[in-house]
Amino acid sequence: MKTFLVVNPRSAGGQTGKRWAELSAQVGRAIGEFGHGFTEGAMDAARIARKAVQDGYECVVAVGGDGTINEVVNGFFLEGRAINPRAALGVIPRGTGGDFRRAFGWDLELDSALARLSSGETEPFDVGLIEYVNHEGKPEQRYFANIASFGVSAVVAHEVNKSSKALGGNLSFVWGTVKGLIKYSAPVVRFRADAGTQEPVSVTAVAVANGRYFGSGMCVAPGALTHDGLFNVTVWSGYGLNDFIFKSKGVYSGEHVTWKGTRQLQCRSFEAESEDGQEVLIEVDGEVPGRLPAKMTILPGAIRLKV
Ligand SMILES: Nc1ncnc2c1ncn2[C@@H]1O[C@H](COP(=O)(O)OP(=O)(O)OP(=O)(O)O)[C@@H](O)[C@H]1O
Repeated sequence: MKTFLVVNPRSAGGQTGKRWAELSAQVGRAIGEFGHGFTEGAMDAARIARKAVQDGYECVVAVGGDGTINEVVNGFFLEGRAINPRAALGVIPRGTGGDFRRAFGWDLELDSALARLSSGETEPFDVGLIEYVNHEGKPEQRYFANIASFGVSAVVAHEVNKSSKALGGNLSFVWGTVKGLIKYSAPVVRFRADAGTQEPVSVTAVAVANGRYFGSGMCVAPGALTHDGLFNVTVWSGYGLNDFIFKSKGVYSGEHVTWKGTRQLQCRSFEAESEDGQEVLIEVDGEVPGRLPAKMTILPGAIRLKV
């Protein structure tokens, strides 16, 4: 498989760039010749990945964290369709959050990633598309690999992204969650799954999930599969700071699905808008690109994934 690596040199605290000579030699020994490009800033990974797919690379590998994976997935698409539906996404995880890789049980070891890249095995991979309103009030869309969410999760992601992540992935999210919950006032959101009826719900957070984890290890959608053609939606209502402090273990383990304030559903499309006029931020694979109203649509098996 002709392989191209999209490398975020700043990932893993800058170690990816600093240790590139060593890393690339190891990659070469495992998979033979490969192309590569370094990212320089926001959405650069999407541009580089898109060019690689257009140039006929059959496997494009994100070398970085969840943000890089998201951008690379965006690069597989042009004008609303996959450039090459047989092209495969590969991942060499180097991030701080690591929520994408957790759904597959992948660790941070380079050897494990190289074993996947050299195996030749791929599986269908569903991609999410979210249409939303950006911070300038303009309609925008973006593909996502893992989870799009709104409510307190987006407030937390916003807090975490503002911080330097100096506390480390997990602690940054715990601290961001505490700060987010203190200032959060639950909006009433009207949502519709597929062609169902619209319902107003008071929202702590809603996760529209392809993968299972967000917030640096919270198992928000334990039943989600990236190849079943469906979103698993988790709706959290009525939770506050006390719940997070006293019951947080259940959020990380997935046990929260049995709690009174958690509701789960499956669908192919999901629409939501603020009912009470509050601004409701959205989070897409860890970034906070805008706010509701939003519509998420699953694109079943739109590309392939190296496993
Ligand atoms: N050369 C660069 N210099 C600075 N920032 C960069 C560069 N290349 C990419 N970026 C930024 O890095 C972000 C992606 O980071 P990435 O996801 O790889 O690592 P992370 O944030 O440590 O991991 P995670 O998202 O898993 O927490 C993107 O928002 C992108 O704008």
